[in-house]
Amino acid sequence: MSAPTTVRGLEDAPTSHAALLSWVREVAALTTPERVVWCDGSEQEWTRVTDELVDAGVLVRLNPELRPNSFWCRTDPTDVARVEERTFICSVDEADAGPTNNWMAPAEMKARMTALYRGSMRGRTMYVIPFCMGPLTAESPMFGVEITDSPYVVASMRVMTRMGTAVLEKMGGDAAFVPALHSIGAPLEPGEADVAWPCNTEKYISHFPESREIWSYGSAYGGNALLGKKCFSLRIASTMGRDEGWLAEHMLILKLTSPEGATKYIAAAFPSACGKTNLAMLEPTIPGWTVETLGDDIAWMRFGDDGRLYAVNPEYGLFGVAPGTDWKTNPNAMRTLAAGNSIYTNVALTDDGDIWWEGMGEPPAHLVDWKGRDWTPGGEELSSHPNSRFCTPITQCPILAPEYDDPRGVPIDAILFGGRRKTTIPLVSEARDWVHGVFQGATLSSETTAAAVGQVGVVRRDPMAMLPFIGYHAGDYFRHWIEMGKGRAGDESLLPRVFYVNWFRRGDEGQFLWPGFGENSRVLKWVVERLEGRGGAVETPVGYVPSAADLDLSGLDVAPADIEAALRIDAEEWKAEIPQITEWFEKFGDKLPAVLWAELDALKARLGVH
Ligand SMILES: Nc1nc2c(ncn2[C@@H]2O[C@H](COP(=O)(O)OP(=O)(O)OP(=O)(O)O)[C@@H](O)[C@H]2O)c(=O)[nH]1
Ligand SMILES: O=C([O-])CC(=O)C(=O)O
Ligand SMILES: [Mn+2]
Repeated sequence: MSAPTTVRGLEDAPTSHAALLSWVREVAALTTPERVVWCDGSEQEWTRVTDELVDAGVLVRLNPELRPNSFWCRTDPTDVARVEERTFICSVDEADAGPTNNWMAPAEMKARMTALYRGSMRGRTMYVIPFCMGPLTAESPMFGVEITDSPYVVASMRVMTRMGTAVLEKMGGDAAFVPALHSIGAPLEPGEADVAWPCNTEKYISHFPESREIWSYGSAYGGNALLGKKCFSLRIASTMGRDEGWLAEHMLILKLTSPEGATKYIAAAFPSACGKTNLAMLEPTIPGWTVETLGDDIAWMRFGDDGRLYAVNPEYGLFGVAPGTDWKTNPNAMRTLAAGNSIYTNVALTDDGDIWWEGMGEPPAHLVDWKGRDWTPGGEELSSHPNSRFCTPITQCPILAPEYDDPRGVPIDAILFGGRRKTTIPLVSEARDWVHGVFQGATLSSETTAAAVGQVGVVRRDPMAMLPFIGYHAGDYFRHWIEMGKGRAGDESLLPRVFYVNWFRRGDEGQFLWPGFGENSRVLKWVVERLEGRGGAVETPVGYVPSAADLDLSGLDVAPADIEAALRIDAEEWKAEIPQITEWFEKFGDKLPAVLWAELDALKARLGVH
């Protein structure tokens, strides 16, 4: 295909990368934008794009004294979360997508989406965003290029990724990259007025794992549109990890230092809106302990030459759940945001040009809500969408660990799996060994949240918190985890130890039994004590669980009965899980590693179930 010469910006591309140039020309010819802009990632570009978005009414500039260089954004009320029903893994062979993904044949998906992309950028600017997931100084930097017709995506990608000229230069003339095509699917006819949040009711979030391509259409929201995040760093990267012997996981990474100065690195996988950002930025309530942040959502983990598993955060920003974020729950997020340079999507606007959301103390007397309407306290409706988000540079985090930019990553001592369960799952348990840890991860369950479109509060299995993000057959993914445990050095003692946590267990009155947030440092302390061979625990059918006496509860104002209830293993509740786990495992047929069936049998035996 040759590009129409009328497309401005196509002839003076700032790269000689032939494959990139021909892809950009091909997309321009298909989508017929008014002009093409190559993003350089500069401050001036941010200012130009955000100014344009303010002029267009997409962004509102917040009060610079309160929120410097920061913006309020409202989306279309139908475009507020990831769309799992419209997310596809288009592997060549249907069996490779497995029972947990939607599948369509690549040729059929490409034919459908090509028809949708034809002319889809008419009247708009097509932006080319060269980006790199993880440090640019990596031995093999993980390049991507997103083409998008959404300036909101451009501004957000500048926060969330390392992007622009430095990336393009590093790519040189022939580096491999993941092409990530995004269109909101809202062409503008000459003279037609734009709406504040153009998108399309028809949406596709498609992944082509063999050719490592991403095609997204119809949504401009979060994980549907910022294609470096879930699409590249989890779905495509998980298939790369399967092929190359590493792991791409939905995990935060934190550094924990004891009063004695001993340092541990912990990675934790919780489903969307289940506490990763909060744990990653935790302010310990126990004296002398410190937490530093490395990442809040994604970890890429590979073995080092010493046989240990090293984790890198591929992202450069935080795309965090707004509601519930407050000086009391997550002061470090509040400090990060106070530094400015942030975009707030679907929260409420105060009369003095600040933002507000549920959980941020007392509401002001008047707000403009996320739908643009006047809002006063006491009504039925929330001021902010439950999946409203802040998008802010990770470099502004006051407790950012200096190692976050180290391409080698940090050696992981412990992996936590966690979910949001009202019952059954204790505050914390330790796996008996790696395979048991993989079993805990593979059977992880959680109540659904507003982070994805659909019903909220339904318990579903969410293996390793990756259910919507595994880019291939989940049975093969479990096998890959088991294989990884064999380690490079063949020494299990080098592997991270595995723990399973639940901050969300409820009491009879529906109250959270455990206070959570900064108090979770007490659980982390116990984890460290276990790693060091000191912490006490009771061996239960589901793993090693601390008794209340094994946890440091000094100064904690919680009824002892609630602590007991948070730690309790109720055999009847666990017996009720067995048929659900069995049904879950049966989905994977002979792809389910036999050792996981053996783990289930062992659990049944320990529970006395036959
Ligand atoms: N009760 C309780 N709520 C918590 C805790 N940690 C986080 N939350 C709440 O859970 C919600 C989601 O927390 P986040 O830390 O943003 O979750 P996340 O896993 O980073 O979510 P994604 O960004 O969607 O992946 C917020 O409303 C938090 O206030 C906790 O320890 N206890
Ligand atoms: O991807 C998104 O839209 C936001 C996010 O982090 C998640 O849902 O886990
Ligand atoms: Mn998060």
